[in-house]
Amino acid sequence: MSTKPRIFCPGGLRPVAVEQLARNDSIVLIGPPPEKASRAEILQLIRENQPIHGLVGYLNPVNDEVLDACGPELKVVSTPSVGFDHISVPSLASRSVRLGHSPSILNHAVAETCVLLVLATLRKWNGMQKALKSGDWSVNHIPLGNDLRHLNIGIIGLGRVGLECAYRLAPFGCVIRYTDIRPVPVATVTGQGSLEYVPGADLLAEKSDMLVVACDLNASTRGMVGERLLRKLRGGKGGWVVNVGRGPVVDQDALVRGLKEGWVQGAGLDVMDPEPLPPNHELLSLENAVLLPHQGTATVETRDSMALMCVENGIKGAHGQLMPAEIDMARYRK
Ligand SMILES: O=CC(=O)O
Repeated sequence: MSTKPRIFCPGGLRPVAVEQLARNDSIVLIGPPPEKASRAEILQLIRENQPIHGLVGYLNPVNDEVLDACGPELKVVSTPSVGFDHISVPSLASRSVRLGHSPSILNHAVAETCVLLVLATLRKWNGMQKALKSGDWSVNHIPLGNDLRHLNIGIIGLGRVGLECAYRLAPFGCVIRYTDIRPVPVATVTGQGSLEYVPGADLLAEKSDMLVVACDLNASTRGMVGERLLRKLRGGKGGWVVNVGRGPVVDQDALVRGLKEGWVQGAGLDVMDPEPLPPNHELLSLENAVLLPHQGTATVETRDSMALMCVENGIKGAHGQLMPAEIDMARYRK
């Protein structure tokens, strides 16, 4: 039996990364494109190819069922995403399976998506499209938006992505504040003004016209942006929310109520709950909600870089070497 590690790569990974994977010193098994096989079929294929030492690519969720299918020799799971809330980390930890992800290289792409959503939300993108398509361009038919200049923006989570959002929004002339577990050691943003730390999301909402959610999903951020916070925005006159973090950080039912009743003026969401959002979901029918299908990183350059980092992590992990971006599993072990 060969001593080369066996890597299973679910279909759908960017071709440049699959080529890279094929060049490494492992036995590589490429799964069918995700739209061509059911999860049960993919799991069966994995089982038939045991032992698997590396699971490299995107599969959602990665839980005990997947880990069992890979078999007891699994050494590494590597995902082409920064987030790993689709992966059962305690299950990996209890089996001493390492986890790689793809942080940092996507920050600018998500921050660009944030700017897109901020502007589209403020300028009432859906209403504009409706007027455009109706052929009635008369003044009374076109919805007026709001200036981004001078807007008070509160960023929830000044991590790698949040900071890049701040860098890009500050030059528009907005006032940027943020909250996080603790102040982040950055004082100014591109010389456009200070970046003020505010202790706690409640106080941040009081000082903000718009909240930008850029944090990850964990027990303390789940549902953090609910009705109480949303009602505080813009001095109670109906503010805006943009979410490029994770859907469940925002209480979506409260947001929908706010958008319908007017105590939230508009929302720009790249992430929702659940995903994919069912096509008949109420959010999709609201003119004041600008929605994207969780594609903040969807550029050729960024997706290629993420996939290459995923492969690099997977190869290194399968060979028992140092991985470029490994999650510290110590805090997940029981
Ligand atoms: O949401 C995107 C990611 O986690 O990479």
